[in-house]
Amino acid sequence: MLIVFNPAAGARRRRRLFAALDLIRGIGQRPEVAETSHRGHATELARQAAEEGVRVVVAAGGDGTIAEVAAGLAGSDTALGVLPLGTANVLALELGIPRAPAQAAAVLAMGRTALLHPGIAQYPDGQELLFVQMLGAGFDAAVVHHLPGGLKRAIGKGAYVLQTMREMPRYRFAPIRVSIDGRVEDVASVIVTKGRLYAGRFLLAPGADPRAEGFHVALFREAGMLAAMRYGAALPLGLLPRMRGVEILRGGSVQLRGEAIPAQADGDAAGFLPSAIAPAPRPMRIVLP
Ligand SMILES: Nc1ncnc2c1ncn2[C@@H]1O[C@H](COP(=O)(O)OP(=O)(O)OP(=O)(O)O)[C@@H](O)[C@H]1O
Repeated sequence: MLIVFNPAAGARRRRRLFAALDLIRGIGQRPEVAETSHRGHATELARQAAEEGVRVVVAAGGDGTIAEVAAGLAGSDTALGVLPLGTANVLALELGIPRAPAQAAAVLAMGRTALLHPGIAQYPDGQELLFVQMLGAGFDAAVVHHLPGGLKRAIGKGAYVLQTMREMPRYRFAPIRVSIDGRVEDVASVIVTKGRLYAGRFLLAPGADPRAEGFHVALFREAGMLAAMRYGAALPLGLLPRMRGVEILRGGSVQLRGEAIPAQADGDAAGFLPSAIAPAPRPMRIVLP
């Protein structure tokens, strides 16, 4: 087992990593630990471990680190493990992976796996980006693009709330053209999701499951600050999927087009549209409770 640790959020994360390591070592396993030193590093480390035939590579970090490790493991037989040390940890919440380090470590030690079906976003320059949870374009991606890293480290999840407030009056809400298996929709924002949760434990797409094939596509038809405020208020109440102007469709391949529209994947900035989203060529294994 290799544990890929993102130290970016500081000492608290490291303590939680050590707590997990204590348990894993306590039952006689000797995992290696590799620390990431830059963005994308987790993918390189995971790819190398998969080539060497390592059985499980654990992403010790948040959803961004999980996506990077998953990208490195794609196409291999190495399973993805998760030690949730991030800010929101949406995938861990989604799949019932415990946040407490000792409990998460116990899950890893058990080694029970399930199939995970990631998505891949393709850009016109040939770049491909794998995501395990979601790809959003429009307002929520603008929030992610402009989120100051320091603010997130200082106040955690509150940074997203603050940045959302800042973004509301200035985001342009330029139209996005979404094609879902050929059906065309023009919307203000869109989230192509594998999972049912968003921004923590808030309901976005009832019935979605990263262990299932296909995507749920949440369309936000209404533009402007008032609509963004309504959607933002509905999210923590679990009412977002039922709001006026919100529609959730299912599909297997999704194309997103628009002028200078930002995108985010698994909570990290993911360039600008256009982007074509399809299932990863092969599902992968993930260690689950
Ligand atoms: N050493 C590093 N220095 C700076 N950034 C890093 C480093 N290692 C990894 N990163 C980047 O930090 C990003 C965010 O990390 P991660 O997802 O683990 O935490 P998070 O954003 O706090 O959690 P969540 O996504 O659950 O909110 C990753 O996508 C990764 O690219």
